[in-house]
Amino acid sequence: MKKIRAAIVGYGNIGHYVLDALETAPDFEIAGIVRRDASNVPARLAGYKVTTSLETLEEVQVAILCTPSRSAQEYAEKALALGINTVDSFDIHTDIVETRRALDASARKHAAVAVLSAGWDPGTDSMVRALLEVCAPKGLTYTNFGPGMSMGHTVAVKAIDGVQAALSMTIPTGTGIHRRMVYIEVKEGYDFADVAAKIKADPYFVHDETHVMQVESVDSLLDMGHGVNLTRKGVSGKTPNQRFEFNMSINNPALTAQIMVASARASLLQKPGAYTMIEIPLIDYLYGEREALIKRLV
Ligand SMILES: NC(=O)C1=CN([C@@H]2O[C@H](COP(=O)(O)OP(=O)(O)OC[C@H]3O[C@@H](n4cnc5c(N)ncnc54)[C@H](OP(=O)(O)O)[C@@H]3O)[C@@H](O)[C@H]2O)C=CC1
Ligand SMILES: N[C@@H](CCCC(=O)C(=O)O)C(=O)O
Repeated sequence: MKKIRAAIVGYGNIGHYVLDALETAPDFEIAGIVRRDASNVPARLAGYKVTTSLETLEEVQVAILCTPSRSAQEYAEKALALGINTVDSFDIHTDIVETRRALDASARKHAAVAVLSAGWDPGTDSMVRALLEVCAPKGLTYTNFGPGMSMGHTVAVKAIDGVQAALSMTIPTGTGIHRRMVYIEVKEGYDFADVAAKIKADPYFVHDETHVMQVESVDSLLDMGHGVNLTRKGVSGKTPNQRFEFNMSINNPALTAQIMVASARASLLQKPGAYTMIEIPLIDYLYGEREALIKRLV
């Protein structure tokens, strides 16, 4: 079997777990890891090519973008221009349609495939929300996260001037509403109140109740567990009060990484263009022979 050659772009939390997931997948091999600085290679990456540019890696078919959501499009455009498929977990929900449109144009131009927003939310939760609308087209879905660590919110805080280290916890308050509890270490010479005001004004936080706390050590608080309770109550045909519930309690980066690897596999089976997870046949994410999967799962 010819294996799929994948590159990991960005070696942070998600990048670490993508490495685990690729090493475990029977149908992948790792072409290399792309980092902003390739001079200091950690022991875990010994044996892999670590570089600062995708161009220097051989025969990459898909780049798994483990960079901050805010730079996902930029990294995707660069890879697509090389004819390399991309997978990202872009989680700025309000910008997904626009980003998909832009990546679709780039992907078609370079005969490549971009799978965007391929994490657990957006991502597999989006697939569950879609599935529940298949079951009950009329009704209400509530997505309640956590309590747990939001990687996207934490990354957004880390990028704010004056923040040394950060943790953003998502606290569900019911009916899809969340409180943000943000713990930060402040860099020397910065005023906590100024930094806290910048965090609260960031689009990731501006619509939610947000509390920012200064702490001695973010590391002593870190736990990458998260989860979701997703409910729908709706109507099938003319019959009301159909109730559905989906729950999970997970390690956030490990799950996100596994979903990205499955999406990388699926990207190889799509026509050029950009896709969110709900647009791709479910069977394309799975490793295995088609009829064997149908026999086991249908
Ligand atoms: N859709 C979903 O369900 C989920 C989405 N996510 C998304 O994944 C993203 C990454 O999360 P996480 O792995 O925790 O983030 P990290 O900060 O741990 O890692 C990001 C890595 O990207 C690289 N990088 C490239 N450009 C930049 C830049 N401008 N600033 C900082 N780092 C950069 C760095 O790697 P290097 O030093 O090697 O260059 C860095 O370590 C989040 O922004 C989040 O939105 C996360 C979880 C779930
Ligand atoms: N995109 C999230 C995963 C979904 C949970 C979430 O959106 C949140 O905690 O706000 C993340 O980056 O961790």
